[in-house]
Amino acid sequence: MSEPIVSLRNLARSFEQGGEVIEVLRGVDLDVMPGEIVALLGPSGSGKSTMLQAVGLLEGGFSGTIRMAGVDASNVDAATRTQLRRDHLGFIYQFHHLLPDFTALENVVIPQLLIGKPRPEAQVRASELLGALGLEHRLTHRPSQLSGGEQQRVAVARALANSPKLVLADEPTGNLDEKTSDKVFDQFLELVRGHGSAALVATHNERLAARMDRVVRLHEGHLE
Ligand SMILES: Nc1ncnc2c1ncn2[C@@H]1O[C@H](COP(=O)(O)OP(=O)(O)OP(=O)(O)O)[C@@H](O)[C@H]1O
Repeated sequence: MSEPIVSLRNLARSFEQGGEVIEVLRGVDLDVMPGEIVALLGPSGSGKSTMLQAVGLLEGGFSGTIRMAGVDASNVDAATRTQLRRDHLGFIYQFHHLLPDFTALENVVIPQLLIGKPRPEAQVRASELLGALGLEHRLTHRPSQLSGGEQQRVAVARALANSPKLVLADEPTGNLDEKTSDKVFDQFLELVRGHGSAALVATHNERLAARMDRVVRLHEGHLE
């Protein structure tokens, strides 16, 4: 049996606000296996985004352990965290976070240049990904010239550009209407499965969750 792409043990996080301590995560255990697509369900405020931030190695302040592709990522320096993120992770947020002054194509090219891929190769890859998402006619558009669904598709292409082992998605279609959300989500699942990437997808949406390989639920700081 292969090892998990990410493994969480006793992950905990609390925040202090106005003298009060809120324990958001109280000892979360989770293994995500290579290629597995896991839905992270939970009501608003249950800690889904907090958990994704931990797995994304974006924030400190957590206790417990996070192993990524066999490496203990819990207490590493910022440079190692950045390296682990670049080597293994792709991110998709509810709002696309695309670079506003760059075209759709460039938004997918840039993350590849950051890991040292030659530009011509990066451009071919970006065109292929955007083409697979039905955006071949939108390559030179800037984000403000795209619809919400198109913007999220560019964000999907960007997240997959470096063929991450794990895609972290926080309500990836949460700002779209139901029909567009279903369509973009289908394309997202197809591409992630086609790449053999694993994914951890935070959502409120039971219908979308049912389309994934496994559903875990955050409840009172624990996973059910
Ligand atoms: N930086 C912070 N400082 C204080 N409290 C925080 C901070 N970040 C998150 N919280 C609190 O932690 C709890 C969990 O927030 P989180 O955003 O992880 O929930 P969520 O499940 O992703 O919610 P939603 O579905 O609404 O996005 C909330 O009560 C929130 O107010």
